[in-house]
Amino acid sequence: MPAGSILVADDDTAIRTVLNQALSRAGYEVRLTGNAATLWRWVSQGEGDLVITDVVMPDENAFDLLPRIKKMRPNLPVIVMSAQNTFMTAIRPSERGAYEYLPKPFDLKELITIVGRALAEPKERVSSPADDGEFDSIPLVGRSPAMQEIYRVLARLMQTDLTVMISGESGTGKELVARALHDYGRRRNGPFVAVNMAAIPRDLIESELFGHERGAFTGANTRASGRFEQAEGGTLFLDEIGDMPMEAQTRLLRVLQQGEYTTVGGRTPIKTDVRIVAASNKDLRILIQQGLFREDLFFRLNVVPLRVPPLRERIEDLPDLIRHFFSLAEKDGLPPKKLDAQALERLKQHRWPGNVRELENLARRLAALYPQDVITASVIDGELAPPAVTSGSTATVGVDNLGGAVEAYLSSHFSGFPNGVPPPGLYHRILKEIEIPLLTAALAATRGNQIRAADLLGLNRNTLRKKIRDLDIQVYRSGG
Ligand SMILES: Nc1ncnc2c1ncn2[C@@H]1O[C@H](COP(=O)(O)OP(=O)(O)OP(=O)(O)O)[C@@H](O)[C@H]1O
Repeated sequence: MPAGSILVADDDTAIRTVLNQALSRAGYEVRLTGNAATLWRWVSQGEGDLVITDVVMPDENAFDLLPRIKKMRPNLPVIVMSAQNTFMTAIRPSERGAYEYLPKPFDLKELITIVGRALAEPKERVSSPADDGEFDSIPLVGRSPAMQEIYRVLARLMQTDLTVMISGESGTGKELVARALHDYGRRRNGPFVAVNMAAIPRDLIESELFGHERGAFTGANTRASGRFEQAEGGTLFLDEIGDMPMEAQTRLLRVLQQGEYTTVGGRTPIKTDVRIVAASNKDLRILIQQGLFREDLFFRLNVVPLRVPPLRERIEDLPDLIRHFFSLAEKDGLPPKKLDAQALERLKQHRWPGNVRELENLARRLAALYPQDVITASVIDGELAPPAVTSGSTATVGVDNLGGAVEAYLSSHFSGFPNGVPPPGLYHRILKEIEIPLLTAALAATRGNQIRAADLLGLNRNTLRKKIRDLDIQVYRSGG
């Protein structure tokens, strides 16, 4: 008795041969075809326990075929393979009821595992297709293996309400990933509400999130709704969650444990149905060690961890990304732009501390400020030149060298403690000592342009604005 019968459709003979061998060896009965019409005939005749199909076939693509298959046989698991590896090829199969999406080339062992799992699962759990909506927006660009992995996780998460914790440096696209989770998930008809913890004064965060009652604050004479209420039935994106004060963390934990909260100043618990997606560019485990973040909250949030890697770790995405940003600029009425090969090479050599946001801003500047259609390496060199910054002394520190300067500073401060353990409170003191000159330097280098300074620092603009305010940093003004 074979373990099950599998229908394989791919117009590439080599792939059919490989799949045939691997699946037969694993004990399955296999039927092979190179076109959609034959696959459809088999499916409509009730054959096969599982389908493995490529997206592109000579007569019809699998995206068009999938809804028909799922309508006729909702419980037949369909695994979709594709070599295109874009966000859409990953998301669309799940949208249309595919069991799993596999980017080519894939690992045969993994395929066999997925097939086994699909056949073993109770049939009710096999996802059903969502409405037939076409999506024309392509939110996430990039085909690097790292991005493909993200697309696959997103595709799996689409039919769930699981809490997701997105980590990654500033500007890597965490918010965009959170939006994609919402827009392509089953809450897409509900609201998406984003709150950045770093952008709200700490003592107002609780009332911002949970709302407050009349008179809870002197002067405030209204009952204000909180972000939880606004996100009801949808998704609440909590950005820079590491900046959430302890009291607010306790309230959030209660929401995650009990599905209810109270407003500030209120007593009656309010039931809530909100999917939480959190993000952080800090390592929360370090904040836990420092007693700044609740460990129990971390575990509640970290149900599905998703790491968005920095741009320098997926630099192969850069050409797609810059093309995407140039075309967005074109839609805004700016003239079309291209990069010559050397210009592209220069961009690939850059470290991108501000990640995709920095690249996006550069693309906009190039589109807006340079008359020529083709951007050359010398233009890029001018744009990316590390600004020389004069510090208090006569020494000049390029922004690229700041890491070294900070390291030197740290080693001079951390040596000589008994057992190498620094006294309590040192961390904050050092942070302050470093932060003020660092932010001042970045602002001076960009002539007070906070957007560019935030890019240089790899910081969110709102975070920078808040830090400037909190640390009382003097903002450079030309001529002033
Ligand atoms: N893969 C991508 N494809 C297209 N655009 C992207 C991609 N990643 C990021 N972007 C764009 O880059 C900018 C920064 O992304 P986003 O705000 O999502 O980053 P973030 O990680 O949330 O940043 P922060 O931590 O500073 O809040 C946005 O304008 C976003 O649209």
